[in-house]
Amino acid sequence: MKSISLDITKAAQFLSEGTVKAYEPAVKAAREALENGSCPGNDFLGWLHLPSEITPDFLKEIQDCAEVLRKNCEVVVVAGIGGSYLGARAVIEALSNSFAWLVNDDRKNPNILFAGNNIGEDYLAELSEYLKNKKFGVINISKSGTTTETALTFRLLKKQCEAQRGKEEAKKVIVAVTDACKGAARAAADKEGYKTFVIPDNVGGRFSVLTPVGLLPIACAGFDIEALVKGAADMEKSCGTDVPFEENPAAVYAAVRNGLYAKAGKKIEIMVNYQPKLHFISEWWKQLFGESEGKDNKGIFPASCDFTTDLHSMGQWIQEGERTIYETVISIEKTAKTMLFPEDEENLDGLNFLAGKRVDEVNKMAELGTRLAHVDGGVPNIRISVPELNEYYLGQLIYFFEVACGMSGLILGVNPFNQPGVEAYKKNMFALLDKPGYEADSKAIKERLAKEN
Ligand SMILES: O=P(O)(O)OC[C@H]1O[C@H](O)[C@H](O)[C@@H](O)[C@@H]1O
Repeated sequence: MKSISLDITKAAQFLSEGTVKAYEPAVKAAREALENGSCPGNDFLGWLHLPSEITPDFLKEIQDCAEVLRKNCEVVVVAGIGGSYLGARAVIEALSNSFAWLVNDDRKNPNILFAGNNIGEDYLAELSEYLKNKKFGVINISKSGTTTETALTFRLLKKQCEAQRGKEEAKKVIVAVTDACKGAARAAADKEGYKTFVIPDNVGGRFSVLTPVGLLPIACAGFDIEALVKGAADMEKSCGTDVPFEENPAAVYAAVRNGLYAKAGKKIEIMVNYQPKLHFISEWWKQLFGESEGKDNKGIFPASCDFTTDLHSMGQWIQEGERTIYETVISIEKTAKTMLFPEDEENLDGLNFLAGKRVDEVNKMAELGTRLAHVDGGVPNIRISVPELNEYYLGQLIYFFEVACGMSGLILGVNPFNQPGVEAYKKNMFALLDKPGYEADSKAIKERLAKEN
């Protein structure tokens, strides 16, 4: 089996010689701290050996549950936000036909929709309208079980599902993925008798895609979760404590990004793809690195672009704007389909020089040309090469980023496994909405607003 591979040559050239290698002791210490559980946030290390610890019986339980939903639903709505949605969406979109959702014929797989990740009234009203004549089910995903966006959406979906199917039938197609004992999602699931899966205490949301949080929706969409986990388990081996620095892709990635940040003033990492299906891989990656590293007034800002699309909007900034950025490109070596450019007698568009060539050849030349241009323009370039887009390599990619993120955050000197800053907006929102228990905050925020206006 092949493996994803990392090329940092076009990034290391922006650092003085030996800089990446000089991170070896720090990377080694970080990797060992993860292994021994001696790092900050050590109560959230359940993801580290998760791939190799997942049993076939557990995967079967997930697949069986997915089968019930697949048989009984035309649409499955996944309610979740942040780590409780991005991983599933990233994998499902990367593996799906881009236009499957438009196809009305006898579909093999239910349509997977995502909600509970915003508070858009129009979005929810339009979703409700769409679901009106559909046989739909719901996977309610929330580690805390109390996240407002998700809880609010779930209440709406539950009521609609019960109204359309009857309470007893609805129970068969509503599944909860949440904490073992606490939270509103757990309380509702226990009371109604929904099928549930537990999110382990020691796996934080953004590291949870290889738990039922990601695996159940991915299995519902018809994808091979066994292969996904196998890919992750193989990458777990490739990034183990016993692997030499240069051969451990996650160690090298963690080292080079810290080098670019600390020694070359590169404060922004742009995750780039050349396949629109990878858009949500970048979204998932942004949460993983953003919540893990952005604290104590430190951290690389994780951004993303979809190329070549965004070369026509962001390309100018990347080529000639402030030189505080570097790019990490996910490059898919082999496409799933083949499409050749046809010859045209009139050649009005002047494109006959491409006749007989694969579309992907043009894409690859765009990629190479962009890489050269951006490097010439002062943008370091890291390249992650993925043999092809399938479950196995996505599993590798996911684990590679997770373990690299853990190491990278520790090298930066932060606790990569908490997210205290996320509470600030929630506290204000609850105070403004007069949530019981927030009386003093409500009074204070209203007085402040009155003064400011
Ligand atoms: O799974 P939940 O508890 O609903 O949390 C969903 C998300 O929202 C929170 O505010 C956190 O910042 C995220 O790390 C988390 O993934």
